[in-house]
Amino acid sequence: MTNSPDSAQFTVAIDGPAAAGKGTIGRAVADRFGFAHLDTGLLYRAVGAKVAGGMDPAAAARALTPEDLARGDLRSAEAGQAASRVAVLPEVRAALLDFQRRFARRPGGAVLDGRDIGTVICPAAEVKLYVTASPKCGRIGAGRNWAARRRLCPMPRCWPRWWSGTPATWGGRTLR
Ligand SMILES: Nc1ncnc2c1ncn2[C@@H]1O[C@H](COP(=O)(O)OP(=O)(O)O)[C@@H](O)[C@H]1O
Ligand SMILES: Nc1ccn([C@@H]2O[C@H](COP(=O)(O)OP(=O)(O)O)[C@@H](O)[C@H]2O)c(=O)n1
Repeated sequence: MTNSPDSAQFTVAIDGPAAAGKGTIGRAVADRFGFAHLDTGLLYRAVGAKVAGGMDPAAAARALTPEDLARGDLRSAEAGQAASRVAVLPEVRAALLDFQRRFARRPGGAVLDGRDIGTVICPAAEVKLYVTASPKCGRIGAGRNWAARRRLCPMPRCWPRWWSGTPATWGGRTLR
């Protein structure tokens, strides 16, 4: 590691539950400081998509490239389900651990958001953030996916809003 601003290694680890705002904060921090940003959920989504296309999970994880993360279909509910299926496989997690650690130590600084980032992936990160949303804030996640909504907000009085498809609001403002 050198002191040159161009080659400095600086890792920001952001953890928290689904739809808590990790990616939003991660992108903002990366933009502000000129760091690279990695939404680690995309790695699992990309592997899941390749496995859905017939690849072996471990091979797909080992062969993952940054270009794979640019696929247009990774934000779909199907890709999310495929991601959850491959995320339980130890060999997939091991391969993606390497990918994430290489990304974290790239010159110029890096922000990673997801699960286990500050504990397992980047225990030596210079900055660690844990992001949560209060039950009231849980409404901001509405519109993303049903499971995330339920995990975010345990308040039964919010559920009819989600199930009825009522747009999420925050401070009187419609968010979606
Ligand atoms: N501070 C905030 N106030 C209002 N809405 C927010 C805030 N942070 C995030 N959101 C919204 O909440 C949703 C989930 O945010 P996202 O950053 O994708 O979460 P995560 O990366 O934790 O899954 C998005 O629709 C985003 O626009
Ligand atoms: N660091 C990570 C990120 C995602 N994942 C898995 O990948 C899935 C998709 O992650 P995501 O962040 O895109 O989606 P959400 O579940 O947060 O909405 C998660 O549901 C987890 O199963 C993981 O195991 N570890």
